[in-house]
Amino acid sequence: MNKYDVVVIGAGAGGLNTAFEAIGLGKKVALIEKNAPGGECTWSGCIPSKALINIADEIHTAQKYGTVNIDGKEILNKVRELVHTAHQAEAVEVLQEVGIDYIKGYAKFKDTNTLDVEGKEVKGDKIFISTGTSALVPPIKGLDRVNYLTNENIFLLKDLPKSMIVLGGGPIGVELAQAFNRLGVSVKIVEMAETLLVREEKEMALNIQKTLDKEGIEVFTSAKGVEVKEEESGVNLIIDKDGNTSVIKAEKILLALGRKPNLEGFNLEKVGVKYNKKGIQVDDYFETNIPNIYAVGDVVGPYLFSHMGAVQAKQAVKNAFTQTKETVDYSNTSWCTFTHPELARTGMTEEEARAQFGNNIQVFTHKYRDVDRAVVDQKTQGMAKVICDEQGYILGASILGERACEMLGELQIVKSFNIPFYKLQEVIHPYPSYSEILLTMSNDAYDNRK
Ligand SMILES: Cc1cc2nc3c(=O)[nH]c(=O)nc-3n(C[C@H](O)[C@H](O)[C@H](O)COP(=O)(O)OP(=O)(O)OC[C@H]3O[C@@H](n4cnc5c(N)ncnc54)[C@H](O)[C@@H]3O)c2cc1C
Ligand SMILES: NC(=O)c1ccc[n+]([C@@H]2O[C@H](COP(=O)([O-])OP(=O)(O)OC[C@H]3O[C@@H](n4cnc5c(N)ncnc54)[C@H](O)[C@@H]3O)[C@@H](O)[C@H]2O)c1
Repeated sequence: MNKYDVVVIGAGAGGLNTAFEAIGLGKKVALIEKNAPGGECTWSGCIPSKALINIADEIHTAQKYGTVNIDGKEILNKVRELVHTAHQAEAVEVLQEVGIDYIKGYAKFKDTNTLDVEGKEVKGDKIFISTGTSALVPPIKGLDRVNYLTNENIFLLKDLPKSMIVLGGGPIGVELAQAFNRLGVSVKIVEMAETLLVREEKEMALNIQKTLDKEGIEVFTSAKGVEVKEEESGVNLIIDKDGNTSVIKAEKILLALGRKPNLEGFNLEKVGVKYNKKGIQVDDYFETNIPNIYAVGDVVGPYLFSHMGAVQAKQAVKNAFTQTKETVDYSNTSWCTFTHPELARTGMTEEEARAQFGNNIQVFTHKYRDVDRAVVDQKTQGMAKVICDEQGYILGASILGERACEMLGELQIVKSFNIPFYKLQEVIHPYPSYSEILLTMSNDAYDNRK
């Protein structure tokens, strides 16, 4: 029998970071994973999607200057090659080198300190669950008889389809719809909410929607996919828009309808770990209702991002083994949707800030078209918005445009360390750079300070 200080279930972003943190504290660690290490991010999420998006962007730019021959097979092979390259950083040998015992297999609880991994017993003083999520497949009529795509099989395609319906206009749907369309796939996107990317600043989500429309994607909003049928020629989706139904067709359909936590099959009930349909319930320090069983990452939520899994893992391990009792400040959560233009976000939207603070907020905006760097780069689409409280501290910010994701980092420092936004204008920024956008808004905040 193998006995460890820490046993981790799942080697995705949450589990890997948990294992590395615990090794850093000198603990004896086992990491159990049914597949290769890396989880969704490496194999069917961030990495393949960003690889595809970047290739699609390069092709889109090149097409401004001439005709480009698109070889779907080669592009998809390249994406898989890049996935394997990224995977090297978390390969089994790398884990073993730092002292993590990697155990390949499916883990099931036997009791609160013991797991069964396909017949082998593994014991841990503390157990960390990080089993992630799977694509949500709702009970849409006919779906069970259709060969649909999800993030789990789309990157395994041998060639690009001619056409594709993307059902769901959240980040997965929108990022992949744009990338596939830029690679020559004729894409239709169906979203039941009023806009795509419904959680984002409305004007920015609409700006992206307009871009997709201009690039040739048929966007159906306030339209619910209600029935699917597969024929020899492809898939028919029946959509319901304001009570009127119509049919749209394509060779393939991609489901991007949200996620479902992986809670079943490993005896959570047997050991009494509490969960609900959103995921495993933990306290502020990531401990479940069962002492010494912790959970982190997507299976906990509330934000399903690789970087959030990493942040939670760090806190959970520190809380479990040191006197520290720290929790994650979710008001500083940031993310980026990798459309073109990119949409980066931290904290509240203007609407959320107004709902909480009424008119006692300050809103600063600046357009990319008024920035020299954007003008010379011909990247003038987009804007940034920073929302501050009355004292000038950032409540939230969104940036839509070139390099938005990298620029958000600067605002994240100011926000996370509680520095008033107007202080940023004291920092020397190089010219010509996109960060002039932040500098200009900070100057406005300085003029507006109380
Ligand atoms: C298309 C797409 C694009 C995305 N893009 C981004 C992005 O750009 N940026 C970002 O931050 N996030 C992105 N995400 C989200 C990101 O992938 C997830 O937040 C992240 O991978 C979650 O990590 P995790 O460790 O919680 O779960 P997972 O990565 O899902 O890992 C869970 C692991 O547990 C294993 N497992 C489950 N049950 C058991 C068991 N009983 N025994 C053994 N092993 C088990 C699974 O095999 C899996 O490897 C994207 C997601 C998708 C689908
Ligand atoms: N760049 C990134 O960081 C990134 C990229 C992709 C995914 N992710 C993570 O993955 C998570 C899941 O993304 P997602 O896009 O699958 O989920 P989501 O929940 O954000 O979006 C799903 C969308 O599908 C719509 N929908 C549901 N049923 C429908 C129906 N029958 N017809 C039409 N529309 C319907 C919903 O209204 C919703 O807008 C995200 O919350 C995010 O955390 C992150």
